[in-house]
Amino acid sequence: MDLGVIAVDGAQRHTQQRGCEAHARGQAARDAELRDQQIAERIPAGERAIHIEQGQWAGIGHEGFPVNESCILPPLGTECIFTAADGWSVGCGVSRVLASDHAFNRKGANPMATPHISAEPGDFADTVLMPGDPLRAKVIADNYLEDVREVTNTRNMLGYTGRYGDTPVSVMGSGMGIPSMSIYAFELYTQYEVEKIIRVGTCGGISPAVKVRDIIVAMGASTDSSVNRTRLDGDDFAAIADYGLLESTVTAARAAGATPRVGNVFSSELFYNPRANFFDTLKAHGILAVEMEAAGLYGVAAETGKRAVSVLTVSDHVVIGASTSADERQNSFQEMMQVALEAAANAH
Ligand SMILES: O=P(O)(O)O[C@H]1O[C@H](CO)[C@@H](O)[C@H]1O
Ligand SMILES: O=c1cc[nH]c(=O)[nH]1
Repeated sequence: MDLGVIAVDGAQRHTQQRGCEAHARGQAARDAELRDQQIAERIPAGERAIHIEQGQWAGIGHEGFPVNESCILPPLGTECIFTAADGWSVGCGVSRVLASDHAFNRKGANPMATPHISAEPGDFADTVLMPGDPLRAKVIADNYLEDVREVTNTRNMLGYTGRYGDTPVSVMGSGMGIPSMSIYAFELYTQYEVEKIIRVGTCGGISPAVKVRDIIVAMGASTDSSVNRTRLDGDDFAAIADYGLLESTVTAARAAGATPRVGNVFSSELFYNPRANFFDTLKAHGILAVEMEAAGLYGVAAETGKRAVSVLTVSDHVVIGASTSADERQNSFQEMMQVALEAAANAH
């Protein structure tokens, strides 16, 4: 679609807010002036940039409009070039983001989408809960969130955004294993301004102190995967949870009457691991449980400067051989979800 450009001076910059409030003074104003200058240099003649603060509506020709099919709310700090909107709603036409040169054109292809996520900018909340199974993501969205909408479905890796109480929360499947989790976590952190990921998964108990249905909070995650060594040029990397998220999760679990086990898990590359004495070795090193994603998630969080924690329910005990019934799995899953959502709402 050919979008005609509204001709305005490229050196002009407007701070737009509902009701058009004045711009901040002092240092903030000087910073803004400098940024204006830098932006102005990048704006083609005849176009205009508008700085949009978080929570503001963007619009042209009228004061503001709600997010709908043909317009979007760009994320915090986005610098946009507004263009006339041939065939769009009156006054609506966010077409380009200077900061990243991504397009914001809902009517055409979505150039902001990543290879694996088809969501628009701003579609994900600050916090994303990630179960391995995308259908579990749908169950969580349907049962625990309000005002839910699907935001991505590429490869059927479903993602949703809604509200838990007053807190915007997203939920999206990670797939199984570190490679899959790493792709989605990286794209969420780097392309969708996601700050916190809470993995909500199942694990197999290893430690004798762990029972089926227990909640485990993975303070650290050992692994046989090479991804974190790759990041550190061959050196060992202690894959750890974000402390604030860990604390919020443990607090939420205790408030729910659970006794969370906090410690080291093992993120295995192989679900069917042929190594002799594999589980015994893990047990001898105090590993609480085995799963397949946490070490990858923590590595991506470290690499991107973001935050992550993994909260897991013990679906079976691989050493003792105990397993849960479908009902028990359902109950412990519900308890874990409550814990993860409360942690998302109260994270500091
Ligand atoms: O229940 P989820 O989150 O998928 O987690 C566990 O279950 C899968 C294996 O069955 C792996 O992804 C493992 O980490
Ligand atoms: O035994 C188990 C159970 C859940 N997830 C795993 O990776 N292993």
